[in-house]
Amino acid sequence: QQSIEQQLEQLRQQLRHYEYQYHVLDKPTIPDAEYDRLMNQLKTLEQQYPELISADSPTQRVGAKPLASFAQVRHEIPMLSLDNAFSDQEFYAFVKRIQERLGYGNDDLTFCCEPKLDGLAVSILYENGILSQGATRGDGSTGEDITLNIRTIRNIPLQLLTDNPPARLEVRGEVFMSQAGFEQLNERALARGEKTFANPRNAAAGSLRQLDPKITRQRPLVFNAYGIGIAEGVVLPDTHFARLQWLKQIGIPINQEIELCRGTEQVLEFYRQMGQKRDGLGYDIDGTVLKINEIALQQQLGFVSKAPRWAIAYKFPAQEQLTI
Ligand SMILES: Cc1ccc2cc(C(N)=O)cc(O)c2n1
Repeated sequence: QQSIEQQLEQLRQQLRHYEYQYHVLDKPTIPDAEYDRLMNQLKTLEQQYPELISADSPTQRVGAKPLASFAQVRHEIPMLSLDNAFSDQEFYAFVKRIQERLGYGNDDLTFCCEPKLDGLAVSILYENGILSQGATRGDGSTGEDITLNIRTIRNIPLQLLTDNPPARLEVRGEVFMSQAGFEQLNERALARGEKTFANPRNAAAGSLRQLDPKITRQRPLVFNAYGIGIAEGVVLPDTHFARLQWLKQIGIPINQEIELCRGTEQVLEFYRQMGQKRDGLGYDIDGTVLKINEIALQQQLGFVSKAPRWAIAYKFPAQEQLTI
């Protein structure tokens, strides 16, 4: 006969596994009804033994009561913005500057290429594998503590899926809203006579800045990681692409369109393909983010003023916004 603690821990591990399959691998292994049954079983057991509730239990996604205001968070490593390119010529010039700086002649450079999600940048800190803080980017040096709201986003794990978690790991990424989720939210708001949002990005920003996590919890927010800030007690892979794959393995969702491209022409092919895919993705993107893949080269290139020399956002032409 299992002890209560063992029953609780088993239910929690099972739910974390199913959440990972559903939200990170996009391959649900059980029907939603079975997931809900297990979650209700855990909630019931925790209500019988409240002293055994742990903050990282899958039931603990919604904070108790609304905050009066947000505390400030100082980013130990600044969260930077990206330089932009608006044409192939500007991208070629970006590559040329890098080749000259690295003394690479015309050798091919490998880029990690991804869609540029049109949402809100956030920083999520895990201490010994447990989610301990969530913050907005703010001005890059100081952001707002939105931990309670971050915890309500279903595809952000409250605990990393690894037996030996880093002492401290800061995951950076974008919180966004799908177009379908945005439409449903506005319909619901209209029906309730509440204010509607102009676009998914504003809806995501407004939802994250809610002082009441119970409201944030009802919003269809999604997180995709795009980088790592603080990393202590772990040796990270030596390329950006491998680091993103590592994040995925420990339970952090990354975007499914990310690709490695070797050489400028492959990168521009990725840019054009993303331009073709744009309307069918189901979420807004405003371009692509193209990063030198080798971390050693990123470190050699460094940053200029607020933006990395090793990355560029190649944007799409502004889309004519349908006036509804
Ligand atoms: C360094 C950096 C800064 C902002 C970013 C923003 C996005 C994005 N909006 O998808 C993706 C990235 O890889 C980023 N990377």
